[in-house]
Amino acid sequence: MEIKKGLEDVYVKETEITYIDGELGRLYYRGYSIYDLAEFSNFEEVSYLILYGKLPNKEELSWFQEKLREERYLPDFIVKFLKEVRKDAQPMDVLRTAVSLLGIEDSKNDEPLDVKGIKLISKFPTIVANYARLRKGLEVIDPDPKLSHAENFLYMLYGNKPNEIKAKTMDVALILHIDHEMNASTFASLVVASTLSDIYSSIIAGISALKGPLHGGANYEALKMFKEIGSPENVNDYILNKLSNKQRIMGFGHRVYKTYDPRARILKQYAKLLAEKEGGEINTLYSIAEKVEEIGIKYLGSRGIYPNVDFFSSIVFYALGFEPDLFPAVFASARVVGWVAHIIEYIKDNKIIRPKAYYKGEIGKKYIPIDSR
Ligand SMILES: CC(=O)SCCNC(=O)CCNC(=O)[C@H](O)C(C)(C)COP(=O)(O)OP(=O)(O)OC[C@H]1O[C@@H](n2cnc3c(N)ncnc32)[C@H](O)[C@@H]1OP(=O)(O)O
Ligand SMILES: O=C([O-])CC(=O)C(=O)O
Repeated sequence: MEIKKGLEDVYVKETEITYIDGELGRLYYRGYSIYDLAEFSNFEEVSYLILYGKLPNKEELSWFQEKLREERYLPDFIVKFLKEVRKDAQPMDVLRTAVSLLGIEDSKNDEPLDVKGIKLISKFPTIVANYARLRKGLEVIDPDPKLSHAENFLYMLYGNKPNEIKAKTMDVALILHIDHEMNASTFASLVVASTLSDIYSSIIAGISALKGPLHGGANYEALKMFKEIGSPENVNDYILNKLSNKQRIMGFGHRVYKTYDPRARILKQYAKLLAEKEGGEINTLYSIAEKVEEIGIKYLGSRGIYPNVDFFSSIVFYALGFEPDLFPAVFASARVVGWVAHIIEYIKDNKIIRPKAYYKGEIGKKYIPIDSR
């Protein structure tokens, strides 16, 4: 009996959403190279592309932008929850619970999945930014309908419109996190969707899986590691020590990429740009990250272990003003697009996901009453 541990290399569905070439380090959304989308497009357009399968024309894009803008607001009971929940909660737990509350409120609503999806895509940043402020005792900032999705996310976080570089960096970072084929969180959301449960429950499964440090939680771990290292001179000893103790370098390694993750290449450029502009701590952390990249590739590259998306996104998110424990929730705010698109694609030709477990225990044991055991 061959068991594919971790379902490695097992195909669970056909898709027209995302293609990854893990040997050459290439990534395509609906056939378009991630490099072109990051350079020329924007979050709204790429989200439309992922959800509806084609680049929007002007009318379609303005309809989509308008829908997203309208849905940015949170119902009062969610804001109340964000105010009352403990201030030291993990942001991913807060996001998961807020989505659950939204699901209860929406449970009688039979709108199509894409419409419900748009609501979620739009509300995720508001939940994250509101909690980020409320836990510090600050007032929430209402969304600004004049701003793009990426600009508005940063605006709700710190109260002023981000400059052009930060706005573009945020936009690119969101695009790069939108989808990644059959990753653990997307699969988790499909398992739930395949039972014909509701979209909120499916998305909560995605959030729950993304939270883990082997998946979307690795960006937070990577930044903690850079801080712990403290200075580029300490990198070599730190990495050698980790590897000799069989510990992992967070932000390195990937199930599909056996070479450099293309998203890490793009994010590195933005991390460098922000480090140069911001200086200080960001610059130090960037120098440490560059050194970890060099030493990590020296020891792990021959085994196909390279920086992944979470490596430089950690510096980018930090430079954009997010506290480290918020990073996975920022990631989720983009990945929700992919979850929704995969759910819609899967449900069209649904089959409940129910693999098997190979039984290794004994059978036919004689039941012994408790007094005789
Ligand atoms: C958005 C994302 O989810 S991207 C991934 C984010 N996760 C991380 O950055 C966490 C660190 N990386 C990892 O743990 C892994 O590379 C994963 C989880 C991403 C992929 O895991 P898998 O494909 O199952 O590979 P697996 O865990 O079997 O590792 C294969 C070998 O490479 C080693 N390895 C993998 N990643 C690393 C790493 N980051 N540092 C050191 N060694 C590593 C493993 O120890 C293992 O060695 P062994 O064969 O001697 O036991
Ligand atoms: O694809 C994966 O296994 C992990 C993931 O979500 C990503 O890299 O964005």
